[in-house]
Amino acid sequence: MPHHSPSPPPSNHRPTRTDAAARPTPTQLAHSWLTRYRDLIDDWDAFAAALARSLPVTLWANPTRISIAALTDLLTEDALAPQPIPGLPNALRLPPEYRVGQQWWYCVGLAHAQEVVSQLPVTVLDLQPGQRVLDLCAAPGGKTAQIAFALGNRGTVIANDIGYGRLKALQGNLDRLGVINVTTTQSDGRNWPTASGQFDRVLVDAPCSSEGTIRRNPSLLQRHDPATAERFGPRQRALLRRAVQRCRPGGLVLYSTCTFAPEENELVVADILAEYAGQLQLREIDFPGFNTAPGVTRWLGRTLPPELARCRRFWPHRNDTGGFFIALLEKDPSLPAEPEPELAHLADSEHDEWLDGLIAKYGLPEDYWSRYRINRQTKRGLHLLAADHAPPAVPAAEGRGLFFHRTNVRPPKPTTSGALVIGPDATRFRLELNREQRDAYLRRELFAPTAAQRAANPPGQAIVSYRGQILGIAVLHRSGVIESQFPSRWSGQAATELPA
Ligand SMILES: C[S@@+](CC[C@H](N)C(=O)[O-])C[C@H]1O[C@@H](n2cnc3c(N)ncnc32)[C@H](O)[C@@H]1O
Repeated sequence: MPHHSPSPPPSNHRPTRTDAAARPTPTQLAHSWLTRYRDLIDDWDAFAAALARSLPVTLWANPTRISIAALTDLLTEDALAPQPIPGLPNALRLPPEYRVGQQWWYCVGLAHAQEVVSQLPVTVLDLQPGQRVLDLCAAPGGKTAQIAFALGNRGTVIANDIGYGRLKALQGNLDRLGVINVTTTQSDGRNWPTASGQFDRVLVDAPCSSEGTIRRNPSLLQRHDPATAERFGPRQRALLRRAVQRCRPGGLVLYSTCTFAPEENELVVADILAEYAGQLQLREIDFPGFNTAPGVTRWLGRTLPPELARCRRFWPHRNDTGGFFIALLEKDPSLPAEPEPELAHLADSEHDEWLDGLIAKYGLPEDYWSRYRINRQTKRGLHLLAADHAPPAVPAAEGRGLFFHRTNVRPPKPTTSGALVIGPDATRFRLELNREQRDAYLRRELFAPTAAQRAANPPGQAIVSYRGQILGIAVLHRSGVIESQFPSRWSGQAATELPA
């Protein structure tokens, strides 16, 4: 039985961790370590004013679930005024302090919150279905999800991170969004194995001193020591070097950070370019709709090659964002390619009766499972993978695809992320909820069906929806109550609390 949660119904406006009183004043900024960047910043006053403002909330629509127009309508009905973002046609801007993680449409994966500048790297990766992509520092997975959807939720993406807890957060995001073409690995990207083969695209969204996130974390102003920037350099070089090695000839490596420090940006890129002289080229990149600055070519007495200006810097005041840095490297297409790697042997499910059972119960099309690969990774149940997902044998996977059907319970039941994927194709045992029922469902409370719902739905497990959007699984009991099976960790969760 679900517990009765004491939490209030989902509300729209709540204070965030970043309380306005903690925001830096222009005087504090003028006496802070940030002045080391004074010569790089075209308009210091505008820069200081931007850092003193809270950051707008931005999100993108899940292309497998909702159009941007429908998401805009939905938010507008919630009395918000979502604003389009020039240059990001699938994204919207919302007022600062808005807690998206607690909204019903967020909890069921219709959208993902991600800072504007964090959304940009993936837009210049020129992603096409069929490419093999490695995201070397992936958690909590905003960019992994963007990549996965840019590939049509098919094919092979490897999302790696060194942190186990952060990888769990990434998996939570991928589950909520319905991503099925990702294998996750937990490994030190500096030693990423050669035997994994070469990738068409490698993303290094590097661990960094995070100076550009100061609008979200104003305490950085006091806590941060600019010497940290020096300390990150060796790790960043090692990650970027590994990424270049694992990129196929003619492929692209994208290096990004959310920091201002040239020590973590242009200086890292310049050293790797020098190491691979003649084999790597910095690409010109363009972000239509955004006011960017060129990469720095002189810093603390060091002069860098002029092509470093092809890197792009995002200063907070220019586009009302956080700070960010992006460099795109192309590997010489005339270099010899490595042989194809050995692929992982995936133990496909031998338990087709469960799949037939789901077709029969929910009225799915007869050939429904042919579009997927069904894989048993644990005794608990079955995972859903893109039919053409083909990860390498090494490194060992932490997880693959989406845990969608729990078979170690009686009766077996789809997980919430499973219901969100198969629900739109279900023709039976579908229960459409009203607004009050929706809120009770997400709070995991017991609630009553309407007379019409009771008349139309036999008792048992059902896939529930609101306004046609799948919410998850519930049980309609003979006694006349509906029991929510919405997971507590999804209820009002804000997986986006981790830096994206
Ligand atoms: C800026 S965050 C990545 C954000 C992520 N790309 C996203 O869009 O959600 C950097 C990540 O690098 C990971 N990391 C740090 N050192 C690493 C290493 N040696 N190998 C792999 N990942 C590492 C951190 O755990 C952290 O999750």
